[in-house]
Amino acid sequence: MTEHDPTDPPIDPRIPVTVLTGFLGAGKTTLLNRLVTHPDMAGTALLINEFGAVGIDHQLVEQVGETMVLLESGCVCCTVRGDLVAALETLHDKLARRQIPQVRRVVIETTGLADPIPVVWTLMEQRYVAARFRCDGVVTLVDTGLGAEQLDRNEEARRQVGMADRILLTKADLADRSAREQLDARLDVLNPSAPRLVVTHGEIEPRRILGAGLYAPGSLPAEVERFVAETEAAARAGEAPPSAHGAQALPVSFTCFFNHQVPWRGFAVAMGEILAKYGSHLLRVKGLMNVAGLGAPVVVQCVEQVAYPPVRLPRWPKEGTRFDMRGRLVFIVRNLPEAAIDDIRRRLADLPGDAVALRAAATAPLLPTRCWLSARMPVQGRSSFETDAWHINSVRLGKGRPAAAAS
Ligand SMILES: Nc1nc2c(ncn2[C@@H]2O[C@H](COP(=O)(O)OP(=O)(O)OP(=O)(O)O)[C@@H](O)[C@H]2O)c(=O)[nH]1
Repeated sequence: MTEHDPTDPPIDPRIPVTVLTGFLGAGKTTLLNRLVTHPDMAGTALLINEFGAVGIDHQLVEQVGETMVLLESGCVCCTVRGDLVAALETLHDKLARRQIPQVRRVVIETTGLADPIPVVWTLMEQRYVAARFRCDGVVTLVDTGLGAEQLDRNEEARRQVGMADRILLTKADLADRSAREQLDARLDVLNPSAPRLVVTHGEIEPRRILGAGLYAPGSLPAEVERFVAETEAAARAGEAPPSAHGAQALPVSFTCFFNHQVPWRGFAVAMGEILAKYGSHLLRVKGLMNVAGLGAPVVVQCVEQVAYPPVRLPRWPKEGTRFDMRGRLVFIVRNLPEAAIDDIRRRLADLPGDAVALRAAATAPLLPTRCWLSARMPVQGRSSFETDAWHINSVRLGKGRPAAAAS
């Protein structure tokens, strides 16, 4: 053990907070799922925030610890001064009362549409929070293949990149070299100084992104400096911080419920047609489906026109005291006319049977959901289920799990 030198600066007793951000579907939940199994994550509290009336993300993050505190909220950047502060107050209160074991670090996963500036501002300037927590870094995930276009089209994505201390380039396995070059050209302008790390399927050592004491105000790109100044001015005037959502059409979220089991191939083909027709307006689609012939739910995920391989959960999540086995699909869309939303609802309410669907698929070789039709649906780990938007999930407080569990 090294001796503490009395001339060293005093050790900061505040709990470090890492803000994990990235545009819709960039891979934040995937990364968190990998991180929480790592021994270095012991004593980390997770705050998860979702966009949309029906939360899905927190069902996909493995609940590894015993303690979970639920806090109501909407989108983090729009309600930040209320709910984020309340979330951190609750966490601190529970720690002070010893209702939960010691927390060494907090990780906040923002929604894919969150503007991180008000989040960082709250951590640094809100009196209660700043006295107990300190911002330890902003880690921004960017989809290597879709990133360049997302940055061109979405102010939220640009702010997320502009605030980053580390940029994690995800899904490099799906992107070609020209996509990476186009993305690098955008990142060179938006945030040339943040190191870029390639991460595939969330695989990265926690020490490369957490606890690094990264956050360095003053070194922000000029455009971001302006956003920060606006946020400060609004906060001083007692107004809600101006978020990136003000700069362009607000994304809209709607949910389709399925009261009965769905035929998988019929559903896959209908979704493929929806993605092909409306993909450029579909920022994100994700949900749980009750598929005919399966006793467990299937997680489906799409980002724009890309449909990811479906994943089978081992069992239905609990809602309150009962199991709600209704399928549900959350759409987050931008600039999609009402008529198109009606069309999507209609197609999903009237799914073709499997035989009809397979015939349709045979004449549509470019269907984005082709991978769904031949999916083996691997089983994912355990999941948790709650309906509120905010979660504090204390990860593996106490003893660490053996490293082998991470693989
Ligand atoms: N091929 C590939 N797929 C990935 C990778 N990382 C994530 N994915 C998939 O991308 C999809 C979206 O990933 P998520 O982790 O849910 O993304 P997110 O950022 O949490 O999404 P939102 O919460 O909607 O913002 C999922 O189907 C993941 O399995 C990767 O490195 N390679």
